Amino acid sequence: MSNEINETDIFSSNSSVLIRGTLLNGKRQDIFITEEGNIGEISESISGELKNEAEFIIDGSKTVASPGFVNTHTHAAMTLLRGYADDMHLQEWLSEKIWPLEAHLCGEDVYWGTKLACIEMIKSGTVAFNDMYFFMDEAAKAVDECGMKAVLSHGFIDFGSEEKRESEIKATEKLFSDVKKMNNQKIRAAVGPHAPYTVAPEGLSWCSEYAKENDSLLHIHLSETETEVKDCVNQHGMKPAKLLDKCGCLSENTVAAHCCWLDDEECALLGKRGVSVSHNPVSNMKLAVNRAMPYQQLIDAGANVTLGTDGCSSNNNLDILEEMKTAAILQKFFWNSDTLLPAHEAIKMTTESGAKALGFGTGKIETGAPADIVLLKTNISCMTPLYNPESNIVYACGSNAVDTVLCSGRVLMYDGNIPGEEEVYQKAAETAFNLVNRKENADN
Ligand SMILES: C[C@H]1O[C@@H](n2cnc3c(N)ncnc32)[C@H](O)[C@@H]1O
Ligand SMILES: [Zn+2]
Repeated sequence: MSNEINETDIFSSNSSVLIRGTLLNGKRQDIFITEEGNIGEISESISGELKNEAEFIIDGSKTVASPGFVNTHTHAAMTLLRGYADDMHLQEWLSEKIWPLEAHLCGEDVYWGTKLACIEMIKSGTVAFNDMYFFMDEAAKAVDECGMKAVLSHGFIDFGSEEKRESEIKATEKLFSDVKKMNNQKIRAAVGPHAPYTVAPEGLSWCSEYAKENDSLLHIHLSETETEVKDCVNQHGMKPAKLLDKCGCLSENTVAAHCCWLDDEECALLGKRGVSVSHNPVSNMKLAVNRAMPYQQLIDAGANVTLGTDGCSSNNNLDILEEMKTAAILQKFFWNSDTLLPAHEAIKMTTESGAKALGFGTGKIETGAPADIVLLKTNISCMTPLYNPESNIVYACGSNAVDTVLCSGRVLMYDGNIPGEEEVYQKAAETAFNLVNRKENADN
């Protein structure tokens, strides 16, 4: 049997793959991946039967292997809004530009926007993400086709209206039933109350109950700005984390994005409840939220700290490598500590901690684990010299260093190529153009 690479076939699912001679934890290793998509064996030289069994052999001799990266906070289809509204104050940006345009979104927009997002995420080595947006059945279809792992939630916003709450409940229930019907182990539904300032306590309580009943994640924005914290104290007599706790929204199944303005007591509460926090440094800096997530306090309190890009309207890309570097340097800069968030911890946030937050395995390359693997080129300037691959990945490399990406054994990108990219760029550009036109026609 020939196991030379044929570029069309390598992207088909359910093939066994042998990666030869990649640098893994400081050693040259072969990695055998089973048809089921799990890591069957890791050793210095795989030969004999397993070698013959492999349908494809990938030459890893000019690569370093990392566990696949996990992006724990996105609004994937917002790729279509990239560059639509920049350089604005957060509340005005949302209420005057983003929400009015989102009011005209349709399912097709979300499908092509999510396809574009998946390509962009795969290009920087992302295998799994946590998404909150609208028309999520279409997002699920896009993710299914791209072969990534995702947790999908409908952005639940009731603004205190009972009628709106009822329709958000229906949308959430529909997403759970749509995802169940897909029967794709890599895609899960979650509950997505947008934030304590857009969802009334009744809505928050419904969300926490529904998440518990369905054993799902609860994905929410928390304490992104100082204004939001002050408003919450004025309206509810307590800070946002306390309010969420009162509504049952803080648990090991919670992923809370941003968390910039948490005080020490709130960090302790999140730690005690075992919450996962998604740090979104690029978005926070662009929207000038004026405080960096208290990384060390959250770690010390026992919270699971992870990394996310947020949407393409506040980032404006989904490059997780760029996000790792920004996290590591923002923490040092803001908290005035040159030892804070070292490269090794930035990688851990983006692999092990991210995988734990979303319930997608251990985020490690080990026998028996799903084969979520990124191969990064070593014959490239940003990997030269290679004293410490983690340092190069976090501080030096851009996504042009990413060569090959596997998600549960399925090859999503090989040698820098993802099948069907060109069509997605064209369709996404068309769809974005039509969306803005629809809004302008309706406004006039
Ligand atoms: C799911 C909802 O979240 C909104 N959204 C996108 N980025 C942010 C942010 N940084 N803060 C709050 N909401 C945001 C989307 O525009 C959508 O309306
Ligand atoms: Zn967000």
